[in-house]
Amino acid sequence: MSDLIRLENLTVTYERHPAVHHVSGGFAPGSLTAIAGPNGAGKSTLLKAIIGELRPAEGRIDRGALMRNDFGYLPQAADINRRFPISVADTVMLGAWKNAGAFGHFSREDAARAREALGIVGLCGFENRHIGSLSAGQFQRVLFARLLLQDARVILLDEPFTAIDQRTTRDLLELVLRWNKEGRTVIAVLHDFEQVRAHFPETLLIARELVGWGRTQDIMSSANLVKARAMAERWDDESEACLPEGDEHEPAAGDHARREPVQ
Ligand SMILES: Nc1ncnc2c1ncn2[C@@H]1O[C@H](COP(=O)(O)OP(=O)(O)OP(=O)(O)O)[C@@H](O)[C@H]1O
Repeated sequence: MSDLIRLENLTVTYERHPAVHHVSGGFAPGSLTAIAGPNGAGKSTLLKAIIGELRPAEGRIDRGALMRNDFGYLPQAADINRRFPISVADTVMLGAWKNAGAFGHFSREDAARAREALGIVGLCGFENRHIGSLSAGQFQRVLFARLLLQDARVILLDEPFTAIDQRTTRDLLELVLRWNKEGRTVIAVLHDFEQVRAHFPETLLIARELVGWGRTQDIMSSANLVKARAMAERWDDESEACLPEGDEHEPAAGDHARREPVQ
């Protein structure tokens, strides 16, 4: 079966410094893949490139017929501003934005689906709470409810269980597995290797360059993990990407990686 998303010699840079370097491979339709690697290995950068938030400095990402609406993305908690004055219900409803009318109105069906999604993540009765008043675990449940409403074909999760208690992790992991059983393609950045080995059939192990990508039992070997750590220790943060001639990007002041929207 051909890949749903293909990375071809993908390099993503921040001001010419490569965070992801020469990565090639593919995500099969309906696959469940963990992205693992040391801190600073380029895992979040890779997800941002896949959803089109960052543009490749070299190589390409082939998303086939997938459109921006087909991707559901949960950023790292640290990237989300919870001081924005918005209720739990409205946050979940944002998952249905593609159904909203011209003036941003949502249908009754979407409102009902939002309530149902909050029930599924165990947050009935939280509709009117301000998101800033929630615990980290409760807020993560809200974001999962939003993903439920979004009903995306491809779901990208960046450290979805970091700083979350065991019970919440178990509940949300069940949802992830359910999404995959429904045929969705799920890609999750994870730091818990036990969890990766227990639940994720495929792993992409990265240390800016690819260490391995394939069946978890093959990729998460001690030899590969040692190799990833050694590659991380050898990093020179000042080294520049080896971009082909004429393809170099002169960043404007304040510009980090190149950004582009997916179609
Ligand atoms: N906006 C940015 N501007 C400049 N450099 C950045 C930016 N975001 C990330 N980087 C750098 O790119 C490299 C990869 O970062 P990234 O966040 O993708 O790693 P990660 O594997 O997700 O790390 P972690 O496990 O610590 O979350 C790091 O050296 C990081 O400092």
